[in-house]
Amino acid sequence: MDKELLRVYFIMGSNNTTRDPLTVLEEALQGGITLFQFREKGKNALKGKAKLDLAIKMKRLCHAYNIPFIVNDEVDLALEAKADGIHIGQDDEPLIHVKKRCPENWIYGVSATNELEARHAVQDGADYIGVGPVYGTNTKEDAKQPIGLKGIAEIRSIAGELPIVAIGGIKLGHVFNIRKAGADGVSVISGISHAEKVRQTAELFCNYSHFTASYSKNTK
Ligand SMILES: Cc1ncc(COP(=O)(O)OP(=O)(O)O)c(N)n1
Ligand SMILES: Cc1nc(C(=O)O)sc1CCOP(=O)(O)O
Ligand SMILES: [Mg+2]
Repeated sequence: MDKELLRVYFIMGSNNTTRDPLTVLEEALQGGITLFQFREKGKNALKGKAKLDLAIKMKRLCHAYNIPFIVNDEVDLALEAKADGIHIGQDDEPLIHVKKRCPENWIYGVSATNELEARHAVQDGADYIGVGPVYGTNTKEDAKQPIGLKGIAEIRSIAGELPIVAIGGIKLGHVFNIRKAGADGVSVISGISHAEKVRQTAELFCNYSHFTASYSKNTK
C-alpha cells in the first residue's frame, strides 16, 4: 500500500462523539484525513442493521472524498459494507484466515505492541502495522501498557519497508516526535473526534505530519 495513506488515519465509531458521527466524519474529511477506520465497539455501540447502515453511509462519504474505508475487527461487516480493508488485532481472527475469505486488493492492517507481534504481522502479509499504545488512552478500555517512542523505533526496525502507523493517546503536540521515531503516520480517535473544531484540527494533524515527513527527508 501507499504509506502516504497512513499520514493521518482517523478512527471513529458513533460512541466516540456526542455529535452526529456523519457530520464529524465529513468535517475530518474536509480537513484532509488520509484514511478512515470504522470502529463501532464498546459502551453504547450500535448493533445489527443500525451498525451496517452507519457503516455504509460512512463508506459512501469516504468515497466521495476518495478516501479508503477500513473496518475494525468485523470481517463480515466489512464484506457486507463492501469496505476497502480490515484492521485485525492480536485477539481477532488471524490475518491468514481473514485473507482467504476477503478480496486480494483490500488493505490489511494488523496491530502490534512488541517486536514479536510485528514480526508475525510481516510474515503473515499485513499491508501495514498499527503500533501502540504509544501513550496512555481513555478510549480503549483494554489498552496495553504504553510503549512510547522507543516502542515505535523498535517496531520500525522489524518492519523494514512495511508501513507503520502509531496509535494511542496521540495529540497534535506528539506528531513531530512520533514521525521522527519512524512511524509513517498517526492514527487518532479522540484527538480529532472530541475536538471543538474537527475540520481545523484534522487539518493541523495533516500539516504537522506532512511537515515532519518533509523535514526528516531533508535532514537525512
Ligand atoms: C490503526 C490501528 N491500530 C491498532 C488498532 C487496535 O486494534 P485492536 O488491538 O484489535 O483493538 P481494537 O481497536 O479492536 O479495540 C486499531 N484499531 N487500528
Ligand atoms: C483503538 C486503539 N488501539 C490502541 C492500541 O494500542 O492498539 S490504542 C486505541 C485507542 C486510540 O484512541 P485515542 O486516539 O483516543 O487515544
Ligand atoms: Mg481488534
